[in-house]
Amino acid sequence: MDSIENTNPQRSGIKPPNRYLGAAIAATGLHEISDSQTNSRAQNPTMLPLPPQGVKRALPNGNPAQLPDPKRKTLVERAGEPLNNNPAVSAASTISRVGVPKAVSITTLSNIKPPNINGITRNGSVTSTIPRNGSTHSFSQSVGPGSRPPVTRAPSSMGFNKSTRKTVSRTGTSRPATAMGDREGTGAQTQQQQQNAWDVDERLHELDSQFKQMKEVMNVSLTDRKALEDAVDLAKTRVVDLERERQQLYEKNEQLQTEIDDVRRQFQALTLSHEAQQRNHKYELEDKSREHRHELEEIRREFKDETDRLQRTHREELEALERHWRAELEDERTQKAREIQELRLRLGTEQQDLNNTLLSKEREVQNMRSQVEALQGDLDREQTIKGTLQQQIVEMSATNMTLDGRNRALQAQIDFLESDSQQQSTSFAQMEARLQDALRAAEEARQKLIKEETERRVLFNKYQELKGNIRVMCRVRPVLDATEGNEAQILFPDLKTSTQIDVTGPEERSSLGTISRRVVPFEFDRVFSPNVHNEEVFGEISQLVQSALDGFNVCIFCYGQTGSGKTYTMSSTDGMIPRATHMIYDTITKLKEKSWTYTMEGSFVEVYNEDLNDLLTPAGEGKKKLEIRHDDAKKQTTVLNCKTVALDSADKVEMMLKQAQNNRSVAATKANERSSRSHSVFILKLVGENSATQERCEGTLNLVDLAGSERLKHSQAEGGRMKETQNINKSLACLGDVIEALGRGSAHIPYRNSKLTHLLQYSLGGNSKTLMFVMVSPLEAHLKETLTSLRFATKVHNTHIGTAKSTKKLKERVSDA
Ligand SMILES: Nc1ncnc2c1ncn2[C@@H]1O[C@H](COP(=O)(O)OP(=O)(O)OP(=O)(O)O)[C@@H](O)[C@H]1O
Repeated sequence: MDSIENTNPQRSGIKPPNRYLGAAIAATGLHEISDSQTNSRAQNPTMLPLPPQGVKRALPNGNPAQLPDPKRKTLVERAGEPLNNNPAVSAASTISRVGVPKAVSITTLSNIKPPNINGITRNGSVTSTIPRNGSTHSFSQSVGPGSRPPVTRAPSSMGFNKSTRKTVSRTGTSRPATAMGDREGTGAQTQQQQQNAWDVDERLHELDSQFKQMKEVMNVSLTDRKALEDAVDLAKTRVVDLERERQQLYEKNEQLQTEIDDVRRQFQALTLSHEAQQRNHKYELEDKSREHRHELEEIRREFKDETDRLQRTHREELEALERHWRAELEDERTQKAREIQELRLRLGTEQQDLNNTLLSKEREVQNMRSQVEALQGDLDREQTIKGTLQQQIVEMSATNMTLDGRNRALQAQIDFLESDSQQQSTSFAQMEARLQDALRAAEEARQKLIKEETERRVLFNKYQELKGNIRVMCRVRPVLDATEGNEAQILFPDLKTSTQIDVTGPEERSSLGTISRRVVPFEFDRVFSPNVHNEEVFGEISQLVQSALDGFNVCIFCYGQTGSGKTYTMSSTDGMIPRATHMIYDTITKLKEKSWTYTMEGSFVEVYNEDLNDLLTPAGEGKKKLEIRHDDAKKQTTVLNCKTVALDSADKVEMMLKQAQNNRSVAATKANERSSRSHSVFILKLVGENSATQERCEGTLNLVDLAGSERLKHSQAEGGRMKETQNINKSLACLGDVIEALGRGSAHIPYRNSKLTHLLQYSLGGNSKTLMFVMVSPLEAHLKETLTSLRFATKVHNTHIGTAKSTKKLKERVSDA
């Protein structure tokens, strides 16, 4: 045990045994193992070398040999226990102190349990490997192979016996110190010992058997020792393996450390080379920068020289040019001054001429005005006469009736008188004379009435002509509901005469960025605000219907964009067409009294895509192509193959309107779902004959509902719709051209440029009367179309056919947006 501690005290970590532990180990024979270990280490120095420095560092507490095995600790702890508590050690101690054991002592020893001897396992820990074999084994373990051989003990025993005997003989009371003796120590014991002392043979025999037992124990102990040695060898092998592994790990660690050092060295080398490269680059860059600076300086110098040179050249050129242009400018100024002088002179002369013309025109206007006033006076007079005559007619009619009554009475009297006397014959003759007078007076009155009617017609026509043969009226429809959109700003400033309309145009941005809206004023023969009903509108056109009855050709148009109210004005149940026919029926009935009988025929045609369609012939009835025929002598137009309906009752007109409405081409566009894409013309022919005067008159009333006048771009029409729109726009433009040509008094009127104007040839211009309704939508969204329509209507309004008409120039105002 000492040898283990001396060889490697650090590795064992076991405290040095006290003297009791040394004795105990000696008793168990472990010292021999220690010796053998020492020897084998001496023979094999690699067996348990001191750990290398690296490994030492890696292990806990810096002691690589420290074994944390709990069993090893147990051994150490047990080894450190005071031997007084350990029966085996105590026994061994007793033996070593006493020397030769006495028989009693051996017996006692055999009863003592051996200490728990631990072996060393493969992993280096110490474990108990010794099998126990009852108390005998305990004894052998306690004694161990290191104790003196039993052979030598026999004589000792014998000697002991002898000495015992001697002691007994000397003291008589003394005896060997045994446990049993210690326990009993009584007089009976002493007596028994004295008896045994005399029985030597038995005693010897007993000792012999004890010796044999001890020998057996020794043998068993030797076997155990062998097993222990094997275990130790195994442990040693394991330790060697472990040591080798540790060595390998250590070497690997060393190798890794070397590699790390190599990598570190390489890294340092790389860093150094990189720094060197950086330094080189820096120097190179500095060199290049210097070079560039030099080059830049040179270029700058060159550029400055070149700029100075160019500037000098340019300055010289500029001065030369300036001199040249100054000279030219001077020449031109002189020339222009001369021209201005000449122009001023010419302007003065022209102004003089114009002033003269203006004066003559003013004189003409003055004359015209006085003519108009004279005519107005005539008309007033005639109207008074007409009133008087009408009064007279009424009176005459009453007289007539009275005369009729009287006549009947006289006839009765005649009958009476004929049957009676001479007196009766006389009174009959008187009455006859009076009757003749009355009849003569009645005839005179009738003749006067007819004459008056003829005069009225002439005066009425004159009156119509004074109003103008082309009249333009404007009608603004109301907003139908809130969903239609914002209402435009439309004002009716002239409430007295209702002839003006002011439309606030869309927002306009000036070049300075200010936004403003222009108020555009228009003036027409009559302006109808949204709250005016069809009845009032008809009141204005009824005179034209009368003209048609009087034998004139009359044309009433409705012009305007889709949805502005054309159809509503013209063909709705209380529109112009039904009202006109009703008025005609009423008038015809009245005129019968004046010997006038009338026939009335109606037809309804449509101009669609420059084709003429009969609206009174249903689609399935094989329509024939319509042809326009003009009678230049009568100034009448006939449409061949067109159905004509004799209008002898008011119901027929309504039926006709319905039929025409169904046959009319109506298609949808994005501007209005129910948009009329064609012009419809209601033609009413009126032929009157006076049986009294044998007069005959033939007039035509054309009521035209034009197609929507909206621009092509706005209506967003496509394909077929686009063609329709183009044709509509073309025919409306032709209508404008015809009216303009009539206004100019042009020799050629382009009636034939469109189907519509061709059809209405005798109702436009000449002796005919034209009324155009320009229909206006009240919506802000339709403002542009509204302005376009009103401008077109203004052009028509400024056209004078037949009679002179004063025109006013209206000024536009600007209002803030
Ligand atoms: N003065 C009015 N009072 C009340 N409603 C009106 C008036 N004018 C037009 N309307 C209504 O406005 C709508 C459009 O009118 P209308 O169909 O007559 O327009 P339009 O110009 O003839 O259109 P299009 O010719 O394209 O068919 C209709 O519903 C009509 O009843």
